[in-house]
Amino acid sequence: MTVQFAAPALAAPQATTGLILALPKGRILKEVQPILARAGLVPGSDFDDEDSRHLRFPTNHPGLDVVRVRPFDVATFVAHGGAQIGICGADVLMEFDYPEIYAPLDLGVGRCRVSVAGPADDAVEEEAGRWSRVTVATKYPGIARRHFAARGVQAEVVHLNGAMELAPSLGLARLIVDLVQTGSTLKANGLVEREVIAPVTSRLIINRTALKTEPELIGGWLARFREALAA
Ligand SMILES: Nc1ncnc2c1ncn2[C@@H]1O[C@H](COP(=O)(O)OP(=O)(O)OP(=O)(O)O)[C@@H](O)[C@H]1O
Ligand SMILES: O=P(O)(O)OC[C@H]1O[C@H](OP(=O)(O)OP(=O)(O)O)[C@H](O)[C@@H]1O
Repeated sequence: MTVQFAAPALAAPQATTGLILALPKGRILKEVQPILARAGLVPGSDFDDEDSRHLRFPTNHPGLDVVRVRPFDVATFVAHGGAQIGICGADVLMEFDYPEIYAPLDLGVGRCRVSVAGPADDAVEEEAGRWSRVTVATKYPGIARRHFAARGVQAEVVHLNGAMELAPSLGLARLIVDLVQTGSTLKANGLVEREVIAPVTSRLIINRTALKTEPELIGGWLARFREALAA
């Protein structure tokens, strides 16, 4: 099958050794696919088939394969050098804070925020300023601990991987730290946003060592992504 795409002005970087781009499966991938296409990158094979058991896919560039991994794992694959380039949310970067990762490009997709939320009960908010300890349910233990520590509050973290919004009503924790976009999930579960910790968008990330050893190749891809965003 011949794949058509608008070729950016920049020449395709030529790989001497293969590069791996780690992409997050799920919601970001859908938003990122038009950017990949504008960068002239077309994953082949059965990449679009969510039922496929393949994890690594060739692309229209022989020197670049993509791997499809869980959003939280993109940063870990790139930090460990298993993938040289990746795309993940700023929330994931904040959580792990890997020194090996360079995040030069904001892709402007996956826009939301990481926030503290709690029961829609004013009394709780009034008390909050006086707490020295708090229980927090979250999939972001690092962000939560650092956020509360900076306010002199010790956070006792209950680590969940989803449905954090259930935690206050079921007695697991008083507060949650989670992503908020429209606020409808909080509202549907009787919670209110109390404090925005940080805004979130998805970033192009690069392994710093790989950038030193393959500056032209990886720099070429960075330029293609920059052009794709400007297009
Ligand atoms: N409601 C949202 N609005 C916008 N962006 C979001 C939203 N929720 C998550 N994101 C962004 O998308 C990324 C992936 O979230 P997603 O919910 O697809 O995966 P996940 O639930 O972390 O993955 P897994 O299936 O491995 O548990 C997040 O790290 C964040 O950057
Ligand atoms: O403010 P909102 O627009 O309601 O979005 C926020 C919700 O989006 C994310 O969950 P997601 O839908 O990705 O489900 P998950 O819990 O499986 O990660 C996040 O964990 C919130 O629950």
